[in-house]
Amino acid sequence: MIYFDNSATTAIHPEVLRTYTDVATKIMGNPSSLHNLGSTATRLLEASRRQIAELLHVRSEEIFFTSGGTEGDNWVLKGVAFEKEKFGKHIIISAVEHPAVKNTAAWLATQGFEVEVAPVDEKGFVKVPELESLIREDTILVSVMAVNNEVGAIQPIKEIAKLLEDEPTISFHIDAVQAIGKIAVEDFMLERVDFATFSAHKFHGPRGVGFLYVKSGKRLIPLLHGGGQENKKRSTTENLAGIAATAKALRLTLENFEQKTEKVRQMKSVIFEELSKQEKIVLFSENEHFAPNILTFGIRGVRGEVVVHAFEKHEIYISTTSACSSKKNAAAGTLMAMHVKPDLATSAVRISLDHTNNMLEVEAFLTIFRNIYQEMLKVAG
Ligand SMILES: Cc1ncc(COP(=O)(O)O)c(C=O)c1O
Repeated sequence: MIYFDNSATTAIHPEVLRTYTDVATKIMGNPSSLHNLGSTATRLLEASRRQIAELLHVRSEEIFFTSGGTEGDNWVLKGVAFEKEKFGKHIIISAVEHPAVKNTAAWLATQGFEVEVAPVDEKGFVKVPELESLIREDTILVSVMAVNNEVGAIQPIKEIAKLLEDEPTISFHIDAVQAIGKIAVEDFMLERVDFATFSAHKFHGPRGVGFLYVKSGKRLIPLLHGGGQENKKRSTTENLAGIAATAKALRLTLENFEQKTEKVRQMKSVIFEELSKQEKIVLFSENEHFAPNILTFGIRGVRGEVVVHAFEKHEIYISTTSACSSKKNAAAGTLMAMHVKPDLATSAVRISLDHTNNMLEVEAFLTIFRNIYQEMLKVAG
């Protein structure tokens, strides 16, 4: 099997799994309990939080555990909206956000908030001057992802942060789900960022666990009310095994970060080179300014799912741009926002690599690709 769908989810790292099972079986206390089993659980919970905070160069109190990227995005959008509605009801998101942001914003629009969408250029990068022109007196939140999940465009977070330096009342949220472990932490965890969303299963951690960075002093109405866990911001008994495993996964991911990303970059550029020689191939990702792991392309005249299934027959797993859109048979939202023509957009498939892949897999992929491409040319005419 060759697994090139690492932006959809990654395999849990064996050491991470070991941490998970160790904690789940040996640390039985609830962190809220008064007895010493509770204190042991609390110590592990706080050690995990501290480790994540250190790796991100932020403070422990700024990390809140969640159930993943979707919850983190929902929490920021709804939490900021209802926290700040007395000051304004205007929210700006980019045109290429994940449904966790896009659909939450759409729901907020049904609750009396006004959502405006900052467009992207033909490569998928947010147009900063256009975003700037949307800013108003009553804007309370700007939400832009750091790395796009469908084509891998690295968004101009630094420029947006700079722009927002003059707008201290606007909260700035980044969805960093596809950024962590792919681009340097310093490139997106900027001083001006108020909230950042993370999800463990994208970096070899367990599914259903994530964390949110909330800058000190920034207020967020809770989504979950109850027993007051997570500093009264997110009630429910903590998923301690998942949290400890997430901290381990993050440490392992950021270990030898440069070597790993270089390896991934080289694999991507070998595939890129080969694909760019083919007449009927359209490339939606590039090497510069794009995540090193994501390469999205299409074979003109051939629907993406046909290509995905053709590879699947050889036990090679890729996807139609995002796990969310693939089953709906819909063209990728990002490509539509880039004004790619619908028939071309529906041809798109995404390869998403990982440092656990290797050049032998790349070569095997390319051998199969050449055969599939020749077959598809006959279909496409
Ligand atoms: C950019 C982005 N944001 C949010 C999510 C949702 O994360 P989760 O699956 O942890 O809910 C994803 C997952 O695909 C994503 O790619």
